[in-house]
This record gives sequence, structure tokens and C-alpha cells, in this order.
Amino acid sequence: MPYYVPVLLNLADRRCVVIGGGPVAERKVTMLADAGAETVVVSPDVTDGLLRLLHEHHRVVWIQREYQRGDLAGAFLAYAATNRPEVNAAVAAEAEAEGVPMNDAGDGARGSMITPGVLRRGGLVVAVSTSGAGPTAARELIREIDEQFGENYEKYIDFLSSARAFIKERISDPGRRKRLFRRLAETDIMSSIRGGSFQPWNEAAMITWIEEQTEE
Ligand SMILES: C[C@@]1(CC(=O)O)c2cc3[nH]c(cc4nc(cc5[nH]c(cc(n2)[C@H]1CCC(=O)O)[C@@](C)(CC(=O)O)[C@@H]5CCC(=O)O)C(CC(=O)O)=C4CCC(=O)O)c(CCC(=O)O)c3CC(=O)O
Ligand SMILES: NC(=O)C1=CN([C@@H]2O[C@H](COP(=O)(O)OP(=O)(O)OC[C@H]3O[C@@H](n4cnc5c(N)ncnc54)[C@H](O)[C@@H]3O)[C@@H](O)[C@H]2O)C=CC1
Repeated sequence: MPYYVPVLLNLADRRCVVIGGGPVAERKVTMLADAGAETVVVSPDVTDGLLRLLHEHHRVVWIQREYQRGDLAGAFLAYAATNRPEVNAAVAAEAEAEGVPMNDAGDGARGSMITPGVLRRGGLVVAVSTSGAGPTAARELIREIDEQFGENYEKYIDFLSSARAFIKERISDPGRRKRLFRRLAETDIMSSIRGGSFQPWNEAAMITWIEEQTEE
């Protein structure tokens, strides 16, 4: 089993190429379109869902034919999601030769990257991977995490983001800032959010909290 390194990619305006037009390709293209990538789909046919996406997103284009060597030219990322292992293998070979990071949906370990199950709440991204061992288990775990925390995460992230911005704006001393960020992470906001008693902090509450941390 490969030792995968998680990264989060900013794909805005990046050219991404997806080979294949079935339900698996549709899942990958949806993700890429949401990310604002320039997405090229190469496949003789596409699902109805992909057709809709093509109409909705002018930045998703469909080349209606089978894969040909050279289709990955200029690609930042590539996905092979055909039902033909030999085609996916040819895409993997081109990606390898051209240095393009590549996902093989039919044989995870052949590509240089895999797609985790993902839960998104605003800026929070929870990704779960089994390193390819059991994709359905990854999805189930995401569902459990979602049930457990659900909307609470979003509130927590909103809180962290505004508190962090406030500290950055008001506190210039790097040591003091660092201490406050650490205290912020240690402050148990989640349980008050879960308990329903959480009120977003206003400026006065922020200042009081900062003073309390400084006194100790
Ligand atoms: C390696 C990886 C490569 C990649 O695609 O990146 C891969 C590979 C394979 N998946 C297979 C099967 C299925 N995968 C799913 C679902 C998902 N698969 C996803 C990821 C990954 N799948 C990557 C590893 C993730 C990890 O573990 O970290 C998810 C999380 C994300 C996504 O795809 O976007 C997404 C959930 C999305 C959601 O939330 O809905 C379902 C269920 C369904 O489709 O409903 C089935 C059918 C049931 C079953 O077989 O279990 C097969 C066998 C194919 C065959 O038998 O021919 C292979 C091939 C192999 O084993 O290598
Ligand atoms: N990673 C994942 O999450 C999963 C992966 N799989 C794997 O992914 C493969 C694809 O799954 P589905 O989308 O359900 O299959 P599918 O059979 O519905 O779609 C395959 C698509 O590939 C296209 N295609 C075939 N030959 C091509 C070529 N030479 N060039 C370009 N496109 C070509 C077909 O026209 C079709 O649009 C499966 O065969 C399986 O091995 C299956 C389930 C989940």
C-alpha cells in the first residue's frame, strides 16, 4: 500500500483532464468544476449528469472521442476513469512521461494520487482516506463525522476565522500572537456550540478574552 501524503490543491483556472464519461468521471468532474478548474472531458459518451454540467459550466468542455496520446498536454492534473484498464494504463503512462499528477480510478495504486472522501463546511475540509483499501469505508466515516458534528463545525470555523483575524489586526508582537493562537485552539468552544449556548463573540468579548489571556 503506498504511503500517501495529503495535500489540498488550489485548482482555480488550472487545466484538468478527465478521460472517461461514466458516473465515476462525473464525480471527479463535479469536484473539479466546483473548484473552478478548466476541465476537459475526453470520452465518446457522457452521463446525463455530465451533460448538465457541460451546459452549466462554460469551463467544462467535452471532446467527444476516445482518448489519444497527447490529451494530457498542458494538464495540471489528470484523471483516468474509463471502464477499460488498458486505456487507463495508457493515460497513466502518458502522465508518467509528461510529469502530470494522475489518478487512476480503476487501479488506485497505479496513479500518483487518489481522491479521499470529503466533508466540507465553509473553509473546513475533512478528508478521509483508506489509502485505497476501502473507498466505501472512507465515505461511511465521512458520513459518521458529518452526523456527529454537522453544522457545528461551520460555526466553529467561522468563530476561529474571525477571532484569528481580530488577533492579527490588534496584536503585532509575534510571541504574544503565537500564545493567543495557541490559547484560542485550546479554548473549548465546540462544547458550547454543541450545547447550544454559544454566542458569536463581539469586539468587547474578544478584547476581554485577550486581556484574560494576558493576565495569566
Ligand atoms: C483508490 C481510489 C482512486 C480514486 O478514485 O481516487 C478508488 C478506487 C476504487 N474505488 C472502487 C469502488 C468504489 N468506490 C466508490 C466510491 C468512492 N471512491 C472514492 C475514492 C477512491 N476510490 C480512491 C481511494 C479512496 C480512499 O480509500 O482513500 C471516493 C471516496 C471519492 C471519489 O471517488 O470521489 C468515493 C466516495 C464518494 C462519495 O462520497 O460518494 C464506490 C461507491 C460508489 O461509487 O457509490 C465504489 C463501489 C463499491 C466498492 O467497490 O467498494 C474501486 C473498485 C472498482 C472495481 O471494482 O472495478 C476502485 C479501484 C481500486 O480498488 O483501486
Ligand atoms: N474510483 C472510484 O470511485 C470507482 C472506480 N470504479 C472504476 O472506474 C471505472 C469507471 O466507472 P464508471 O464510470 O462507473 O464506468 P462506466 O462504464 O459507466 O463508464 C466508462 C466511461 O469510459 C468511457 N470510455 C471507454 N473507453 C474510453 C476511451 N478509450 N477513451 C475515453 N473514454 C472511454 C465510456 O465511454 C464511459 O463513458 C470502473 O470500470 C471501475 O474500474 C468504479 C466505481 C468507483
